[in-house]
Amino acid sequence: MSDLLGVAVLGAGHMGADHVRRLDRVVSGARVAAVADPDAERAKAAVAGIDGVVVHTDVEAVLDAPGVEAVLIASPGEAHEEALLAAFARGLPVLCEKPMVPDPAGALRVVEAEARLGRRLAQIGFMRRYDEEYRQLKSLLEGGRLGRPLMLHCVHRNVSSPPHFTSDMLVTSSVSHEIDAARWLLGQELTAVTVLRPRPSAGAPEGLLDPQLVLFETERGALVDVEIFVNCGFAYEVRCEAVCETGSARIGDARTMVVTAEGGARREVPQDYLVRFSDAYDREVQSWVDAARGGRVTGPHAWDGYAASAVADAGVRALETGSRTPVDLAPRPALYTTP
Ligand SMILES: NC(=O)c1ccc[n+]([C@@H]2O[C@H](COP(=O)([O-])OP(=O)(O)OC[C@H]3O[C@@H](n4cnc5c(N)ncnc54)[C@H](O)[C@@H]3O)[C@@H](O)[C@H]2O)c1
Ligand SMILES: O[C@H]1[C@H](O)[C@@H](O)[C@H](O)[C@@H](O)[C@H]1O
Repeated sequence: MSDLLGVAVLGAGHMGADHVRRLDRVVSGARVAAVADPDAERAKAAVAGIDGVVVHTDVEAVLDAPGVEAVLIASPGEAHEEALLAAFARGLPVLCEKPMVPDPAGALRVVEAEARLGRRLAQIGFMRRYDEEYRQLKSLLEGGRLGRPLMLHCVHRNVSSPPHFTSDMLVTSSVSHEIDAARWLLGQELTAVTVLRPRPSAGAPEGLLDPQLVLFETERGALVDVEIFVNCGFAYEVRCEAVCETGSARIGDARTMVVTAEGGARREVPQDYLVRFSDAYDREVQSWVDAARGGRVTGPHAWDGYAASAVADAGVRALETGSRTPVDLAPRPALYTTP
């Protein structure tokens, strides 16, 4: 392996372009070797000013380009399965944005393909596991000082959703973060989902069921509620409060600048995930690069990606029917340890 890990980035939209910048300017030990996007102009724009990058519109051929040693997948979720299997076929380590594969059957095919290889190649982009506040909460809960966690109350608000966003995607794309965070924080699988839908906000696009209130049950009797509101119009807000037997702990109250002027004080609030989670993305990608250079794969694994998709799929059915919906999880291959 050369000194710098040569990374092919698939998809050069919001996330892909930001990861290209990160690999080029923030993370050590890696370089952008190639970028592929069916939209050639986007791919070219993402690598403007970076020398020696192969630009492709063929997302599979790019994996065979000279110098490609690892793959970062930032294409839309529906394209992830094909890209993951292509990377596995070449033995390339992968960092795949969430949702790993939105359809649980496709997600399971990815798990089974990796299990057949007998070694991990994929890290899934659940970046909250790399956020300092989430890590503090995880270590507090694991330490047991507050007793057994009983409930998580979560808030997830976006200023606006992209034009292609559907009512299902509030669960499959946005709440996939809370699904993973809850499994990880509590160390338990989520076993059933109920989704309530208030009258949609006047600020939501026509037909979009926004906001929604999602309630998860866990295997050892905890509850997790999530308010998801993707067109709130005022801020990017992500909060989580753990209520335990002898105390509670809350994260996400933006430790940002307070500006005092004109007789009032104003707290600056992030407007999007690229600001709120910038440190987490940096740590996530650095950790992936470090592991890949050492021939290892760490972080959220393909089973975590599959479990999130299976839970979200139950959530989509719960949204449709208005009923409590059990989660159907396939048996976990030995390659993957607990959440
Ligand atoms: N971790 C996070 O917080 C976070 C934030 C935003 C997006 N995401 C995820 O990142 C992924 C991309 O989201 P985005 O917001 O950048 O979307 P986007 O629409 O801005 O960009 C997607 C890009 O992929 C390209 N594309 C389409 N089909 C492709 C294919 N088969 N192969 C390669 N590229 C293809 C499109 O032309 C476009 O340029 C999604 O999985 C999304 O859920 C994660
Ligand atoms: O794809 C994005 C991304 O995952 C963000 O982190 C989340 O806040 C958005 O709701 C979602 O649409």
